[in-house]
This record gives sequence, structure tokens and C-alpha cells, in this order.
Amino acid sequence: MAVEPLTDEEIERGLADLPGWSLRDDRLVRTYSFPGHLAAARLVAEVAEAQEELGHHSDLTLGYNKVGVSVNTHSAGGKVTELDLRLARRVEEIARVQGVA
Ligand SMILES: C[C@H](O)[C@H](O)[C@H]1CNC2=NC(N)=NC(=O)C2=N1
Repeated sequence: MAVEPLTDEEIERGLADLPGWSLRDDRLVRTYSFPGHLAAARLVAEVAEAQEELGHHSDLTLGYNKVGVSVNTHSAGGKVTELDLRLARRVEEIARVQGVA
């Protein structure tokens, strides 16, 4: 799917509904904290499934009790697009259900 990079204003508007997320180096990023390692790994597993459904994939970093999510759109030259906002919203839903957002 051809997607256009969002303007800074469009990104700011999107981030207004995504507390905890921010724009860093042309990527939407957020870190989640967990009570332990397996809880963190569960988020990674569920987000990976959602990413396959969406056909859009973030870089996920699994630490001991933290998960880092970082995403932009490779096919838009590594810029932030609507696909990244859509993925971030989906990750937030999953994290909310798991009690960490
Ligand atoms: C063919 C497949 O849909 C593409 O390669 C998808 C896969 N996941 C992707 N993920 C991200 N973050 N950016 C992309 O451009 C992208 N492209």
C-alpha cells in the first residue's frame, strides 16, 4: 500500500490520543513497564500477532521488565504515516487489556 508521510501537525494530532507515545527521530515510540519478564514477553507475543494481521511491524525490544515499541513506515522512506498511528492505537488497546496502559 502506498502511503504518504504525515505532516508534523498530523502526527501531533494523532499523538494527542496516544498518551505515553512520542515522536523521536521520525519514529513513534513508547516504553511499557511490567511487574516481571513473562508479562513483558506476553505483550510482545500479542503485539506480534496484531502486526501480522495489520501487515505492519514495529521494532520491539524485550528487556527484563520493559518493552520498547518503535515504528515508522519503511515504504514511506522511514517516515511516520497513518499506518504507524493505527499500529500504535492497536498496541495501546492490547496494553490496556493487559493492564499496563
Ligand atoms: C509486503 C509487506 O506488507 C510490507 O513489506 C510491509 C511489512 N511491514 C512493514 N512494517 C513497517 N513498519 N513498514 C513497512 O513499510 C512495512 N511493510
